[in-house]
Amino acid sequence: MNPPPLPDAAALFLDFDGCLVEIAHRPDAVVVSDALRDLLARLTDRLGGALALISGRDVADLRGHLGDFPGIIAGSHGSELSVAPGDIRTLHQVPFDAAALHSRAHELAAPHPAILVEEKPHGVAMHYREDPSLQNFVEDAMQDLAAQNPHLMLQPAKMALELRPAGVGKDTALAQLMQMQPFEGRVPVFAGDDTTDEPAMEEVQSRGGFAIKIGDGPTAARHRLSDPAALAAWLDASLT
Ligand SMILES: O=P(O)(O)OC[C@H]1O[C@H](O[C@H]2O[C@H](CO)[C@@H](O)[C@H](O)[C@H]2O)[C@H](O)[C@@H](O)[C@@H]1O
Repeated sequence: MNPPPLPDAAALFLDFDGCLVEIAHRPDAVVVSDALRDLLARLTDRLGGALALISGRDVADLRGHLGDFPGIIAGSHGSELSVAPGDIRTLHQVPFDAAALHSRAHELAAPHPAILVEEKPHGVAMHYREDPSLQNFVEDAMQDLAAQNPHLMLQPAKMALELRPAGVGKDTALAQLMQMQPFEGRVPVFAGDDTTDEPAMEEVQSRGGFAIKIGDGPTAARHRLSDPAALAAWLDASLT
């Protein structure tokens, strides 16, 4: 079902990969158009600042792709929050040795150069998009890594598997934002495309708002749009 118009009093939460931008062959190859930057700026203005990106990417990575985006970002699947460029605070309580985690991930992936190990400050991802036949290998390797890191949880992603802190998520980041100005008291609306987005979809619907699934696949969301272009068109229409 297509979503209703964006309420004037919305608190808008948007996922990034596969939602605002098309999936690319590798994480650093995504394209952020000037039109998207402009759309985010106009939405931020219309909503009195009540727009946040909630991404599986870490904040520094995402800000690097977004140029001068001044708004709020919850990154690393709810593990970190940035209310302005240059400010990043950690939201999880998990003891973390990122260097050791990354090093072990590289060791495990070494037999297959087609696997891309993405080092993240609050986790690690193994991508097998370049060779989908490596899915089982990556799943086994990440299970091994998970067994060695009991405070972390496995997070499925598109052609990738991640390890990230347990106890936080996009839902907890969203709930925290809803206690802050200018989000508090507004109608929460969330759009996302992947399994990491599902808890946030349930969170907004339990708060009287609505969620939009981008693309195919099972979802708790009651609304769906086909792809990032359809989402951009719906958002743009809400500004007219
Ligand atoms: O929550 P998101 O903002 O959607 O981020 C989820 C993960 O997205 C990225 O990986 C995915 O997108 C890549 C670029 O399109 C693609 O190459 C990859 O196959 C996808 O899994 C990102 O690399 C991860 O860190 C994010 O957690």
